[in-house]
Amino acid sequence: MAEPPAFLSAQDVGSFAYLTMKDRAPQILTKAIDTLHRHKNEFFEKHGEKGMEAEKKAISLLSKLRNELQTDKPINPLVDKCIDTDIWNQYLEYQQSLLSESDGKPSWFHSPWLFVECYMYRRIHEAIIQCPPIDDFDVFRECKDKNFFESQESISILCTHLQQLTRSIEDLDENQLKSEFFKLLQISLWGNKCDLSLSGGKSSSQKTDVVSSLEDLKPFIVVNELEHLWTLLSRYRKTRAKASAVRMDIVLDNSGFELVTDLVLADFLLSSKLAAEIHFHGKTIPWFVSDTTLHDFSWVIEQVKHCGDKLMFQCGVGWENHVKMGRWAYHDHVFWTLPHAYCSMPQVAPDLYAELQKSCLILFKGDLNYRKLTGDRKWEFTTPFHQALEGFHPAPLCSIRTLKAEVQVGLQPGQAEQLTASEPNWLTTGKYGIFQFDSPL
Ligand SMILES: O=P(O)(O)OC[C@H]1O[C@](O)(CO)[C@@H](O)[C@@H]1O
Ligand SMILES: [Mn+2]
Repeated sequence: MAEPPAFLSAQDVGSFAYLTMKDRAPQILTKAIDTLHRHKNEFFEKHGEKGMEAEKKAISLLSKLRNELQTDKPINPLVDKCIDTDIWNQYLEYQQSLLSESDGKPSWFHSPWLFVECYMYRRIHEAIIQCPPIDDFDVFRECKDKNFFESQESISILCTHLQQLTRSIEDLDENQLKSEFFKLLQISLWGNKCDLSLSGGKSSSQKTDVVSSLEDLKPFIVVNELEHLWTLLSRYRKTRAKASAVRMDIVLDNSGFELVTDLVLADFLLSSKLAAEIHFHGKTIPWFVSDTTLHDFSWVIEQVKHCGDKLMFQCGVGWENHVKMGRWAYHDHVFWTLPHAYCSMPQVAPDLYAELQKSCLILFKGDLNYRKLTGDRKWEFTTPFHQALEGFHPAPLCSIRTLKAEVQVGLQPGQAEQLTASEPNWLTTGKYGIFQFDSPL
């Protein structure tokens, strides 16, 4: 077998990876520092002088981190004592081992982009947890909450759509059910436009009615393998005995509007009896600005319930019930916030891999998941998705992602060239999307 291609890296001047590390990453750190600063009074009210000192220390650690990044310093081992600290430091040693002696140490602009970008978020976490009593402060919470409130109108439209659909679900024939399923999947896809790390933490909420825009957005789906999902699920549905045992997993991405689109889809999967249980996978620590943590997951459900809108209230109550009754289960695992590509999961997190093997279908939401599925490598655009997964085949899976990084596989010959000709930045603006399916052979 030929060696897989090189990793994307900020070493490639002018690449999206380079621009992210040069411009967006420092901006995100500056914003985190500013957020801490603005909460100074709150820390004082809650914790007195100790809160103020902690704020100062956190700011100085984050400023130091920003300086290391901007001056391309070597990547330092983590100094905290969390369950993943050793794994991170071993990974850093592994990166070191890939370099020859004359290369020196792995540094911000001379290491795989996936590694250094993940490392930055892990270092933000390290900075905060070193600063009790404010060690549980999520520097990104404010942005996530803001995204939810600014998208409230769209969320209300979505909830209304879901409630109407649920009421008529028993009357839908096979084709109608399929068409509704595809609609909700597309809503969940376009919900992925709203992440906050691409915009450097600036507002990126959903303000238009995505339900009625779906037809107009269809030409922007560059890989559409939704038919495979339907074939798989309708097969389960027909073999009745199995239907009650259909488990689906959603590896979540962003909180706020995107999370609501995922919950709406998950609700439909149950009410349509396409699935009997949904397992969500979120992050254990604040991650890539807008990613969902357990707190965000519960918060969003609670907010939907208390928005003052009757149909949203019904959705919120229904979702709370799914959780209570175990039809929805939220899991988090430290693996999702490690820098490893998913092909390493069987070795690094065998328990998680075994868990995913129980699934009938795993949906991977978002761009970062795609980068980890494909190892964030410079694959040819026509490389088969199955090959780029490099052995990661726990169960049938589908990536649902808008394109925000220079990695894409499984395209038709000539397709990438055509896209480049019509829109040079098609890989990174989030305007295009994919549904890319893979099944174990
Ligand atoms: O929320 P998503 O869809 O995973 O996107 C996060 C994205 O952030 C970026 O890293 C930019 O910082 C993208 O390239 C990327 O993968
Ligand atoms: Mn994200």
